Amino acid sequence: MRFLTAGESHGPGLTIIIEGLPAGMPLCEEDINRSLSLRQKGYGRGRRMDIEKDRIQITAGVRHGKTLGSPLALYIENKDFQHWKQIMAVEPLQEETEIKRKVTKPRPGHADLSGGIKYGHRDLRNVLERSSARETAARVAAGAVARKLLAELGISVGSHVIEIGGVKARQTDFIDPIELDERANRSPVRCLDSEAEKEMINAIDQAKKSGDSVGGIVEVVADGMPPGIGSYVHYDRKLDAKIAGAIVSINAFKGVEFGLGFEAGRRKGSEVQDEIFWDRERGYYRRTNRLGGFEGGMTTGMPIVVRGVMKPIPTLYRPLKSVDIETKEPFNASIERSDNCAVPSASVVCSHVVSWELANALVEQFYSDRFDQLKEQLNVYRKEAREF
Ligand SMILES: Cc1cc2nc3c(=O)[nH]c(=O)nc-3n(C[C@H](O)[C@H](O)[C@H](O)COP(=O)(O)O)c2cc1C
Ligand SMILES: C=C(O[C@@H]1CC(C(=O)O)=C[C@@H](OP(=O)(O)O)[C@H]1O)C(=O)O
Repeated sequence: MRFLTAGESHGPGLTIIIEGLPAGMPLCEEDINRSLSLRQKGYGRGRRMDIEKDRIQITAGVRHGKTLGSPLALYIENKDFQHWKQIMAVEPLQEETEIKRKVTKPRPGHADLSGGIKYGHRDLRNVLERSSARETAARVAAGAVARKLLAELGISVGSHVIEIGGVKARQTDFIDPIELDERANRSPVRCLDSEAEKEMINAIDQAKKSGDSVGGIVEVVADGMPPGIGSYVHYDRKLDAKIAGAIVSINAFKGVEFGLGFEAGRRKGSEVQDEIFWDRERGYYRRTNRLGGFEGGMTTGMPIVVRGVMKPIPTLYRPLKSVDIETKEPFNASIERSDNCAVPSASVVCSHVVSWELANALVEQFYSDRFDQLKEQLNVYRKEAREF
């Protein structure tokens, strides 16, 4: 499968086209809308989220609640476009209006300066409109479709926030990803530890008060993937690598770890590998999951545990130094509105990009023109893996 997204942050809307979905998979707009609305929530979001009410329109690829096997086309309207119609107009503007509205002050931590240099945009709005994390709404829509496919195959994916602004949540023992997600959804910061939740909220408030921002760490957990999904034979077919790439492709994400992650580098080998056991009921299994569900670029059949780190939001009320690209004069970059912390929201994005990679790996590995046949093959494969 593959998907493309298009759309500027303050343009009319976001378009998503997904190709390669099996035919006959149940899908309706509500399956996607729930994910879209979860992504908009979270303590620390700015005023833009009061304007947007993300809803999906499926405009192709589904009929009577089932996928057709044809490309799936999705659309999300940007409500804020109403306020940007002239600035975002497709038709040329009068020259004097154009000059007045040019963005020439690159914001540190954004794509503004490098993107301007790359494409030759002297008006940096041409960069920031597309580099905005508004695009993550489109990625969540594609991920929600993947999540539906996984759910139909008995695979669940959930996420929660484990750190914000240096405040760490107490470690939770493994719980079912659906329950994990439900519990996270009840918290304003998507954190399962109620003590840490209060401190995280406080950290966000304190940062906001001083014109600053905070980042954090999110964890995604997936359960139900059979072993041997992905590949060890080519670097670009390794599923853990694809997941790592998907997480770092989310705006402001700077690192990824699986299982023990960076801690593995501090331990002895015997304290890192997951020993192999077998019994008649379960087949092969592990008593530990330090490697987070991956060996050799393939799933082990254990839950997948992946964490991503998000840097603090770069646009600050406390101005940062930058240089105007027209005058070359220094200035202090200041703002009108911004999120102050988007870690809870980004945890929803993370679970959806991981869902996409898992679903894609299954669709690539098994015959997948027809959803009923994909399901059947997976059941046969699961049985074979148990009896191997
Ligand atoms: C859900 C989400 C919301 C975000 N909101 C903002 C925001 O309001 N203001 C801002 O400056 N950056 C925001 N960011 C981060 C920027 O989009 C990101 O830092 C920027 O595009 C540069 O990309 P990079 O940090 O990956 O290098 C957000 C990121 C995510 C995932
Ligand atoms: C629109 C979304 O996030 C936006 C991401 C973003 C950025 O610079 O990345 C900046 C803000 O947009 P604006 O400049 O319009 O206030 C966020 O609101 C969204 O998540 O849907």
